[in-house]
Amino acid sequence: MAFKSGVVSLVGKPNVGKSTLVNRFVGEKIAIVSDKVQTTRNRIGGIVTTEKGQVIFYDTPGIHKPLHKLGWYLVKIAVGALNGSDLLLVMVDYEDGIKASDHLVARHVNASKIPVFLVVNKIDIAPNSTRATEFAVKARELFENVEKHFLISAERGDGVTELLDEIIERLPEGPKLYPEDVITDRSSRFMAAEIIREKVLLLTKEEIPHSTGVYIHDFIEKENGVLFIRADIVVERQSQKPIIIGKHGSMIKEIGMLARQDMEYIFDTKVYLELFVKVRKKWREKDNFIQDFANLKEDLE
Ligand SMILES: Nc1nc2c(ncn2[C@@H]2O[C@H](COP(=O)(O)OP(=O)(O)OP(=O)(O)O)[C@@H](O)[C@H]2O)c(=O)[nH]1
Repeated sequence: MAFKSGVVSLVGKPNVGKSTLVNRFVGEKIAIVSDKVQTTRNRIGGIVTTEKGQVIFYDTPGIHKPLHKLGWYLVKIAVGALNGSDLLLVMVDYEDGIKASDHLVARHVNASKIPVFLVVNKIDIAPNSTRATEFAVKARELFENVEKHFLISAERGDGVTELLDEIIERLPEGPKLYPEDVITDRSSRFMAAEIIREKVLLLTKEEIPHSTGVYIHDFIEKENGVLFIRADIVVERQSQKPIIIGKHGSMIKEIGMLARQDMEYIFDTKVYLELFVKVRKKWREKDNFIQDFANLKEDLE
């Protein structure tokens, strides 16, 4: 059978499980996952290659009503990502139900006219498959171009292999666009920044909001193979700085340690990580800061 290839965008409201699903598909941790909304700021190309085909996944930031300027950029990227996709995986959340935010997603998806696979995620919460199917039928009414629906649990992996098979089947015939061992087209620098930001969100819980940005100053591969990374964690308020530093530096040490462990695993080399905390008032309102600190540069070009 002919080899298939194409671009598939994941769309859905914040927190529906898009990053978790891309990570499942790719089998390695590339998109960051947290239980806070709007974790994913960039389009992340996760690339899956099988014998039958190659899929380039775009994990878009959740579509939502923008509350501030950064929010506006996020929606712009999410909507922009739809164009140029061969297929959309539109995700809805069994646990959260159908909300106004799903209607907003539907508006963008329906306007795009791109074929849709509807994915009902978090069915591990459903009491039985009948209830999950009923939910899928209700959700289908929102979207115009649904070809099929799937019931999955991205977290447990239920239904994910079948979904991947059907996605590849649905793609047009085409060549391998990337070598097999490439799992993401994102720069390592970007991944380093996202890993650090993930640890900040993970360890500081609700105290540090999404206003946190990470800026990578140095990303240098030394002759002995050690990767030297120097980065700033950027917060908006002076009061947030001591939270990130922690008592006697305990918090930033922990952030650095966990981030370093993930980086060493992903980059497969020893990492030396230096972290600093900077306060930049209202950086989210200033375009140049947004591009630097939210690592959005490539998406806005
Ligand atoms: N019970 C359950 N929880 C899940 C499942 N998939 C994802 N989650 C949880 O849902 C939350 C959000 O997951 P993410 O993958 O970060 O969601 P996202 O859609 O990428 O979120 P944004 O980047 O904010 O748009 C996390 O706490 C996940 O652990 C699932 O199949 N079942």
